[in-house]
Formats: sequence, structure tokens, C-alpha cells
Amino acid sequence: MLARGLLHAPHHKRIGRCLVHSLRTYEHDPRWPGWQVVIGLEVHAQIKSRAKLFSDSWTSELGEPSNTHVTPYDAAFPGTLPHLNPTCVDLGLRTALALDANIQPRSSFDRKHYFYADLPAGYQITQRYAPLARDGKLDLPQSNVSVRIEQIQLEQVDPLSHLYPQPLTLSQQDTAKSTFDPRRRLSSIDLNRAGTGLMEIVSRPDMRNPEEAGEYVRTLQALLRSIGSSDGNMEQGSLRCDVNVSVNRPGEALGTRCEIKNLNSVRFMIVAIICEVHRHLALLSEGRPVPQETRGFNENTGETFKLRSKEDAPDYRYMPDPNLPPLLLDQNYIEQIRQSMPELPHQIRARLQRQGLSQRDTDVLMAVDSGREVGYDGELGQGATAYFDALARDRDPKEVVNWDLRKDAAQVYARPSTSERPDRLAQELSLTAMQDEPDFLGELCKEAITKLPEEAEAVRQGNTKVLNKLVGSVMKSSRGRADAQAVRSKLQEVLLPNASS
Ligand SMILES: Nc1ncnc2c1ncn2[C@@H]1O[C@H](COP(=O)(O)OP(=O)(O)OP(=O)(O)O)[C@@H](O)[C@H]1O
Ligand SMILES: [Mg+2]
Ligand SMILES: [Mg+2]
Repeated sequence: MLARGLLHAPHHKRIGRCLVHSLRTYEHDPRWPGWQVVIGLEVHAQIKSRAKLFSDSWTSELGEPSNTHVTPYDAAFPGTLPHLNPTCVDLGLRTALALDANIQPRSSFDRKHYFYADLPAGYQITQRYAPLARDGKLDLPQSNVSVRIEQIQLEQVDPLSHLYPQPLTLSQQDTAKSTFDPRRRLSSIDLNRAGTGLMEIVSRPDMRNPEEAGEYVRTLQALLRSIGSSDGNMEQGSLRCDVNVSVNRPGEALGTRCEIKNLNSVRFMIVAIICEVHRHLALLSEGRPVPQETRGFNENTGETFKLRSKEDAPDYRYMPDPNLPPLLLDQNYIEQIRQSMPELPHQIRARLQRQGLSQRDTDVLMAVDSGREVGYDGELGQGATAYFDALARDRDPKEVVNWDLRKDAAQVYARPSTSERPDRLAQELSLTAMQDEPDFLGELCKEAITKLPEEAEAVRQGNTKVLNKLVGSVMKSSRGRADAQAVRSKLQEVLLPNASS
């Protein structure tokens, strides 16, 4: 059996890649000398389709009135049946191609059971066992690492209430899926998001420090945006990550992983990983093993906390969905999608450099396109590079880029219009990155102090530990856009005006 399995091409390939990958040598990290940190990510990206995955109902935007995007199927009325939305399949396939993954000619759908009021069917439909695509990769340009992708699966949005009790993050509050009014002892359920299509993109445990994990999410986000398969807006919950973290001694077997669920900002993810690594090291230094756990992240304290252990992990009772036949994909159809793929970020990067742009200039343009320089939360697509291409058509590319980057390209290119001169747009726009606007930051800090008067007083009395809570509150109201260090200094300046730091 084993010998036959090894001869089978995909297995063979996977074993080969594993061997190659294990050659990655241990890199010393002064934060945890003598230890190797291993990270694997599960990214849930909302598919950018107007309709839900298995019903005709349109997907909802944040803040829309409750229960206005619900068909009888979404509400799990008896007798209703799912029908697969072809746009979601197309976008899933584009994602698979962009990640260089093997599209499976036959994939299928499973039911994963949970019991929560905001999941009326009692199960989520997913593709755990026969996913849409397997064995892809994502290259990280800055850290020069290739992260292997284990699988890409289509699924319905999962109920968030399985993460309770924990402090709700901004995006979860906004989705207002299930709210409880203790005075009237009344629960209200909003099914607007029920049945929205997601792609779960599961990486192999190939990242070795929190910054690589951050680069992975940003690179993936830019890729999904560039092919139009997801908006990838973390603040609005259309891209969420579950982070798996373990530590081991170099050369030894991998450690036990803990999974931190549902992170919705790259900065918080990095903090969560650092905090988790230190927690593992503290346990190991006391001679205690790390138990496998699912954990949450508290944005206010910057700490992870236990949600459940492996022993009390829910039994999801996976079963094939009897109402959905397997998804069979024809080679011609996949070819058609391949032909319609746009130029991908790594290809644009290579082309810009061939056109004579420096690494730095390329990075700035690409960063603007991916929306991360401006914390932009709308549709961005390929605005910056397309704009650059248009301007560079009859000019020296190097000159165009100098001219534009001087004027804070981030703002200029973030504007969808390409008809105006960049210098005029630069004057018009006032979307400066928050760090550059000390007054705005000051305002947010003042708000946080008013909101948390006791904590503010404790800091004034010299309890600087409590400062983290205020920093957390400002980070939250800035939706992760403010720079944590700048926030800390600003708060210290306001609360401890006589201290020298
Ligand atoms: N030793 C390890 N250290 C860090 N990450 C790991 C380790 N082993 C596996 N992982 C990562 O854990 C993740 C496992 O995700 P997967 O979706 O397969 O399963 P799961 O977390 O058990 O299930 P669920 O989807 O229900 O959360 C992958 O991203 C993988 O890379
Ligand atoms: Mg998973
Ligand atoms: Mg998981």
C-alpha cells in the first residue's frame, strides 16, 4: 500500500517538497535565542461575489438593516435546497491559479456541525476532505521565503458565536450577528451574513517569525485584491486569520501548536504571535509541556487566552452534504479562467524592475496598490501601477516615478480617478497616514482617556502597565492604522507631562 502511495505523483511531489523545505536552516532571533518559532496560517477571505455561496440572496454590507439579505434557504427552512453560485467557483479558481495550486478536477462539500442560534441549519458547508485546490505556494518578496499552501477550500461563513465568551472585536460587533438584551432577556439574530461565501486558504507551517506571518497576510491580501477574488478588508471582517504557533529546539521535531482564532489586523496578529511564543517558552522553562489549545486574542491587553483545549474540542461530526453533488471541473473551463487572469503582483514587480525602477520605488507603488500604505478600505485594484503605466507610456519611467513619489504617492494613487494631475490631486486629498497627523492621534488619545478614566488615573499615579490598555483602546478606535509606538508616546506625553521619556 505504502509503496503504491509513494509512486502516486501528488504524494511523491509532496514528499519531495517537504525534504527541500526542511533544509531551511535555523535563524537566530534575539527575541528567543536557541528556539525556533513555527507558524502556519488559516486565512478566511470573503469571496467578492454579490450573491451568497448557495443562495440568490445578496451579501450584505456592514451596517445594513438586520435580516434584509435572507432567503428561506439562508434561514434553513425545511425543504429548501442549496445551489452553488458559479461566480464563487470562478473566483476560487482564480485564487487557486494565482497561488500556483493544483485545481482538483473533483471536489466535494461537507457539513461541519455547530449549535448556535446564528447558524440555523446547525451546520456550515465546507470542503474539508476534498478541497477545490491543493499544493500551492506564495512567495514573500521581502523575506525571500516561499510558503507552501496546503489547500484552498470554498465554505460558508462560520458562526462567530463559537468564539464566545471573549471580548468582541470591532468587526464582530459590527456584524451584529446575535445580540442579547439582558433587561428584556431577548436574543436578536441577524442572518444577513449567514451563507456568505468564503475561501479558506491553509498554509503549511512554513513561517519562522511573526514578521514573515505579517508579510504573508499582506502579500496574500494584495494578490486577492489584484485578481478581484476578495476585498481582503481586515477591519471589516472580509479577511480573518487563524494563526497556529509552536516552538521547538532547532533540529528537533516541531512543537505542539496552539491556534489563535479570528485575528483581524496584521499588527494584532504580530502581537498575538509574540505573546504566544513567550507563553510557550515560559511553560517549557518551568518544565511543563505546551498543551494543544484553541485560543483567543484580547486586543485590550495584547494577550492570548484559552478558549478550549484539545480534549474539549467540539466534535464537528463531518459528513458529506447529501444535497450537493461533487463539483466536477472540466479542463477547458479551467483553461478559460487561466486565459482571463490579469498580471499578478509578482509579475508586475518584475516588469517594473525591468523598466528600470529601483526595488524601493517598486515597493512603494506595489504597496499603494495593495492598499496598505494608506489603510485604504475601499476597492483598489491595480490603480497605482495602472496609473504609472499610463503616465510612463510616453515618458521615462524613472522620471515619472520620481515626480510622483515625491508627492506622497500613497495619497495620489489611492484616488481612483486617473484623469487629474498627481500634484493637483495631492493638494486636494487629505487622507494622510495617521502617524503623520499628531493632532488626530492626540484626539484619539484624549477620547481613550475619557473612555477609561480609572486606567488613565492609574497611569498618572505611576502604574505604567495599565498604559497598554489605553494603547489598545486607541489602536482599536484607529482600526489598527495608528502606530502603537507613536500612540504610547502620545499617551505618555498627555498623562505624564513631567516624565522625561
Ligand atoms: N507544529 C506546528 N506549528 C505551527 N503551525 C502548525 C503546526 N502544525 C500544523 N500547523 C498549521 O496548522 C494549520 C492547521 O489547519 P487546518 O485547517 O488543517 O486544521 P485545524 O486547525 O485542525 O482545523 P480547523 O479548520 O477546524 O481550525 C495549518 O495552517 C498548518 O500549517
Ligand atoms: Mg482550518
Ligand atoms: Mg484551524
